Amino acid sequence: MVKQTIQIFARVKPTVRKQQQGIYSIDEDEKLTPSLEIILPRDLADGFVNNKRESYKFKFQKIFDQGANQEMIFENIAKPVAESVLAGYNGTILAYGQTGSGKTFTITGGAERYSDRGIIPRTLSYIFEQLQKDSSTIHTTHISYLEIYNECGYDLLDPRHEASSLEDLPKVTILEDPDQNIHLKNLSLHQAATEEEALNLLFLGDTNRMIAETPMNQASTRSHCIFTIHLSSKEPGSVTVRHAKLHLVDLAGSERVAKTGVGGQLLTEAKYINLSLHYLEQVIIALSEKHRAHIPYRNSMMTSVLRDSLGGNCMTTMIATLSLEKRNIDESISTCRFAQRVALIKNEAVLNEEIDPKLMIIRLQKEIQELKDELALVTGEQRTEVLTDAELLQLEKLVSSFLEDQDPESRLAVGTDMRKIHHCFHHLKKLLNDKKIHGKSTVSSEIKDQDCQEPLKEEEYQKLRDILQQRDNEINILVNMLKKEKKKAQDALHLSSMDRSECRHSQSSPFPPGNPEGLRMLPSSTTTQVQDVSTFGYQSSLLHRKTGMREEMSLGRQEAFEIFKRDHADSITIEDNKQILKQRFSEAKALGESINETRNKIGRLKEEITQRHMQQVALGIAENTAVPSIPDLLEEKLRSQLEEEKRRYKVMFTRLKALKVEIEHLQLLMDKAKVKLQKEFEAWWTEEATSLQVNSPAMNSLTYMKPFPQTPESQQERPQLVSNKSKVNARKILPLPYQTPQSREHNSTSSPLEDSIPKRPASSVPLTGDSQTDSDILAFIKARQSILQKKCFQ
Ligand SMILES: Nc1ncnc2c1ncn2[C@@H]1O[C@H](COP(=O)(O)OP(=O)(O)OP(=O)(O)O)[C@@H](O)[C@H]1O
Repeated sequence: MVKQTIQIFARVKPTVRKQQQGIYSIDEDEKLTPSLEIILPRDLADGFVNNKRESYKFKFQKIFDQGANQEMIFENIAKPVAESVLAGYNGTILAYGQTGSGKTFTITGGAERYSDRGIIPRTLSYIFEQLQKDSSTIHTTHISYLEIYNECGYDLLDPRHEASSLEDLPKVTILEDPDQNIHLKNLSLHQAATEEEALNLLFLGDTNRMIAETPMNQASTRSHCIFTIHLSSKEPGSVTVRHAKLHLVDLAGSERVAKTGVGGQLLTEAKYINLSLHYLEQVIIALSEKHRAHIPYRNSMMTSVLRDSLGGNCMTTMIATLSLEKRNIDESISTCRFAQRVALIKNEAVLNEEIDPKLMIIRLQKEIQELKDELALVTGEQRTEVLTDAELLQLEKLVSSFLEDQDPESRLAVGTDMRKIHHCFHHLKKLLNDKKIHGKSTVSSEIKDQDCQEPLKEEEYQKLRDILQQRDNEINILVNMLKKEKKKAQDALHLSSMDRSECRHSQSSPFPPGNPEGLRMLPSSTTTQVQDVSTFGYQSSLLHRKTGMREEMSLGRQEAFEIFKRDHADSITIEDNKQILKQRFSEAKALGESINETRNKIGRLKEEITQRHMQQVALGIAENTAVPSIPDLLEEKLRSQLEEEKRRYKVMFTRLKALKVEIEHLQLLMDKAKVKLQKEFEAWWTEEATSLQVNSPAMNSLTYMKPFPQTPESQQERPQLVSNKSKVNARKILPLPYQTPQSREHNSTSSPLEDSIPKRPASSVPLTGDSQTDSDILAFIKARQSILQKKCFQ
C-alpha cells in the first residue's frame, strides 16, 4: 500500500502581454516545495489607507512557468503516474483552472503542432512502449471516454451513434453495487492493442466532443471529460490478474465556482453553473477536514466517478492551470487556494490484484473431479451408467497388453472407476477359462471362426464388384471437377494478388516491408506495424463518417465550401500541417529506402561471412589442419561491418517508427481541423440558406435575379426582387472571423460597394422549385458575389 497526499503542480500559461509583469513571482529557492507569489497591483481607488492584502503565497510540488513545454509537463507530472499505473496502482491526473488557462492544452494538447501533444497522447505512447518491452506478461488495454455536462454523462466513443448534438450520444448512468462500487452503465470500453488504436479512439472522442458542442455549451469550457486507460496484466500460468485505471481529467472552466456560495440557490443555478465543480469543491473541503465521517461523493456524477481518485485507492495529481493576467487575478488566487486544499487529501493506493475467475473455475473443476474419484474409490460407490462398447474394447486391449508385457513391474492402470476395474477382472477370468478349456490361442480360434463363415455366392461377388466400379467412376469424375475448380481459384488468386500489388505500388508507401530475415534485434510486432503503415489513412476511415458530409454536398454547395475554406483561419493550419506531412512523408520514404539498402547490405554481409567461413573450413580439410576456432581477420572485419549495419538499421528503424507516429498524429489533426471546418461551414450555410429563404421573395417565384449593379435602370426594372435586407445579407456572406481584413473593413462601411463590382449583365437563374436545391443555388451565387467583391478590394 502506498500512502501519499495528492500532488499539486502549477502551470502558468504564456502570454505576450506585458500585463503579467510584476503580478507574480516564483521562488525556486525553496527546493522541495517551491512557492508562487501572486502580487495584487496596488489600487489607488481603494484609498490611501488600504488594508487589503497585497500578496498571496502558495506552495506547489513544482511550478511550471511560461517557458515550460509539453515534454517537461509529461516527464515531471504524467510519467511518474503512468509508471505507477504500469505497476498496478490506480492513477488520476486532473487539470483545474479557469476557462482559457490551458487545461485542454495540457491534457489533450494543441491542435496545431505535433510537439504540442498533451499528456494523453504522450502517456499512451509511453505505456504502449513499456508494454512492448515487457513481453513476458500478458497485457490488455481498454479505453473509455466520458463527458459530463450538466450532471449527465455521455459516451464519446460509441461507434453506433452519429453525433450531431450532445443528446445524440448515449447517456451514461451511474449504478452502485451493494459493496458501494461504482459502475458506469452505457459507457463503452474499447480494446486498444496498439498506440495507434488508442490514439484513434482519443481523436474519435475529441471529434465527437467538438461536433456535439453548441455555442450554448462550448464543450471544453462547460463540461468535464474523463479519458480512462484500463490496464490488466497477467503472468502466464498465474491465476492472479492486475487491474489498474488511469483517469486523465480535463475539468470544466472553474471561474464560476468562486462566485457560487454553498448556500447558493442550487436548483436555479443548476441551469447556469457547473454543479459538478461545486460539489467537487465540497468533497475536497470535506476530505481536507479531519474526522469528517461523511464525504458527499454521491452528490454529483463527477465526484462519484472520481471517488477513488479523491481520498481513495489512487495516486492522484492535480495541475492548477493559471492565466496570470491582471484581469484574472481573482480567479488565479481561487485556483491556487483550491489546489492548497486538494494537497491536504491523503490517498491510499493498493495493488489491484484479483484471481482470474475463469482460471479459478477450471482449477476448481479439476480438483472436484479428483476428489470425486477418490471418494468413489474409498466408499466403493459405483456409477450406474453402463460402459460403452468402445470403452470395453479399450479396457480389453489394456488387459492384453498388460499380459503381454514382459516387464514384471508393469501395471494395469485403468483409473479409479470401479466399473472399469470390475470389467478388467471379468475379462481376465474369461481369458483364463478360455485357455483352460480350449488350450488354443485366440488367433487360431479366430481363424476357425472365419472358416466357419459361409462362402459368398458368385453372383453376390459380381454385384459388389459392379458397385465398386461405379463408385470408382464417380470418384474420378469428382476428382476432375475438383482439379478444375482448384485451377480456377488459383487463377483468380493470382489476378487479385496482382491487383493488390499494383494498388500497393500506387500508394508508394515509404515504409520498408519489415525486418531482414534473421535480424532479431527488433520485436516482431514492430515489423507488423511497419507493414501496416502501407495502408496509410486507415485512421481516417474511423473519422470518415465525420468527414463524409462532403461527399453528399451538391456542386453549388461544394464550391461555396471551397470559398469558405479559403478564407477560414484554420485553413492555414491545415496547409501548414499538409506541408509538414509532406516533409515527413518524404523523409519516411527516404528512410525506408535507406533501410531497404541496409537490409540488403546486411544480407550480403551475412552471405559473405558464410562463404568466408566455408572457405576456411575447406582450406582446413585440404591442408589437413584443424579449423581455426577464431575467425580470421577478414571474417572479423565482415562481422564488425555487419554489426555496424545492424546498428544503423536499428537507429533508422526507430526513427521511422517515430515518424510513423508523427505522421499519423498529423493526419488525425488534419482530419479534426477538417471536421471543424465543415461543421462551421454547415452552420454558416444553414444560416445563409434560411435567411435567403426568409428574405428573398423570389424564392417563391420561378426566377431569381443574380445580384446586379444598382444602376437606376436595373432598380427600376426589378425593384421588387431584391429587397434592402437581402442586399445587406449579400454583403455579409462570410461570418466575420472568416473575412479578410479588407472585406471586414468594407462591410463596416456602407461604401458604394456595388459600384466597384465589375458590371455584369443582369440575368436570371432558373430555380427548380425544390427549396433545398434552390437555397443551394442562391447561396452559391452569394459566395461568388463575395469573391467578386473581395477581388475588387484587393
Ligand atoms: N502552455 C501553453 N502554451 C501555448 N498555448 C497555450 C498554453 N496553454 C494554453 N494555450 C492556448 O490557450 C488557448 C486556451 O487554452 P485551453 O483551451 O487549453 O484552455 P482551457 O483551460 O481548456 O479552456 P476551457 O475551460 O474553455 O476548456 C488555446 O488556444 C491554447 O492553445
